[in-house]
Amino acid sequence: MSDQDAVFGNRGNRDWSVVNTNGRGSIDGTRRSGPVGEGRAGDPFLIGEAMTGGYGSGPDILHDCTIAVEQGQIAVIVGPNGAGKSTAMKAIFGMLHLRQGSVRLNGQDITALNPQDRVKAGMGFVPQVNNIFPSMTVEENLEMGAYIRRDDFKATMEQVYELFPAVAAKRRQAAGELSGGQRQQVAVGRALMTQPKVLMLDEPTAGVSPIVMDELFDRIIAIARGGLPVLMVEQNARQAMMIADKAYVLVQGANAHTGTGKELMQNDEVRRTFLGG
Ligand SMILES: Nc1ncnc2c1ncn2[C@@H]1O[C@H](COP(=O)(O)OP(=O)(O)OP(=O)(O)O)[C@@H](O)[C@H]1O
Repeated sequence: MSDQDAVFGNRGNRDWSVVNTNGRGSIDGTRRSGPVGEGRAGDPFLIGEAMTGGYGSGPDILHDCTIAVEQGQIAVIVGPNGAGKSTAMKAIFGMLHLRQGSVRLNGQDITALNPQDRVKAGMGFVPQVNNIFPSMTVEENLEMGAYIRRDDFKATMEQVYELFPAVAAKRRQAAGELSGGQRQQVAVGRALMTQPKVLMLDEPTAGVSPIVMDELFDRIIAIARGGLPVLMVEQNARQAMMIADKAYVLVQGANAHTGTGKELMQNDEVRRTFLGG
C-alpha cells in the first residue's frame, strides 16, 4: 500500500468502506515523534486517566477526571456549562499542564508531548472556536492540515471531499463565504488531513441548525465506523448520547456518570438533571 493510499485514521482490520467507498487503504501507523513513554496493557485507544490540573498556576479545574475512547468508537463528554468539558479536551491534547494523571495513545504514554507533537503522534483536534482562515480558499485551508506530512496528500483531500460534498463544491471559494456548518466541516476535514489516529472535536455542532447537526453526526458516525475513534464534547446531550458508544457526564471537573449512551439515557438522575426529564 502506498502513502497515497493512506486515508484518515488507523490501520489494521477495520473496514474503511463506510468512509471510503473506493477501497483505498489505511495508513501504516508507524508515525512517531517526540518522547513517548510506556503505555499499559489493555489500555483503551486514547485515555486521559485520573487527570487533575488547571490553567497556569490557577486552581484545579479537573479533579481525577478520566476520559477514554476505544478503537472505532464514539465517546462523548457532556455536562453543564463550566463543567470542564473543554478543559478535559485541552488536557488530553496537551494544552494544559496536568498536576496529576496521564494521557496515553495507542499504548504509549504521551503525557510529556506538546500539542504539536501530539498531532504528529496521531491526534486530530478541532477546538471549540475553529480557526479556519476566512480569506483563504477551502482547498488552502485543507492543505494547511497536511503541514505535518511529506507525502502527496491529494488522495486524502479527495476523501475529505467525498465525506463532505458541500465542501467539495466550494473548494475554490474563500472559506469565509461558507455557512457555519460548512466551515465546521472544513475544520473537521483539515484535522483529517493530518491522517489522525483519533479525532477530537470540541462542540462540532455549536451554532448550527438541527438539520446540519444531524448531517454532521451522520458523518461522525461514518468516520468512527470506518475505524477512526472520535472523542467529542457536545452541548446537545440527548442527541450526542444517541450516537455515543461511551458517554461521560462531567460535573465540576470530575466524572459524575459514565456508561454507554443508552445506559445514561435510561439513568433517572442523568435524565432528570441533564436531559430535561
Ligand atoms: N483559559 C482559561 N483560563 C482560566 N480558566 C479557564 C480558562 N478556560 C476555562 N477556564 C475555566 O475552567 C472552567 C471550565 O471551563 P470549560 O470551558 O472547560 O467548561 P465547559 O464544560 O467546556 O463549558 P461550556 O459548556 O460552557 O463550554 C470554568 O470555570 C472556566 O472559567
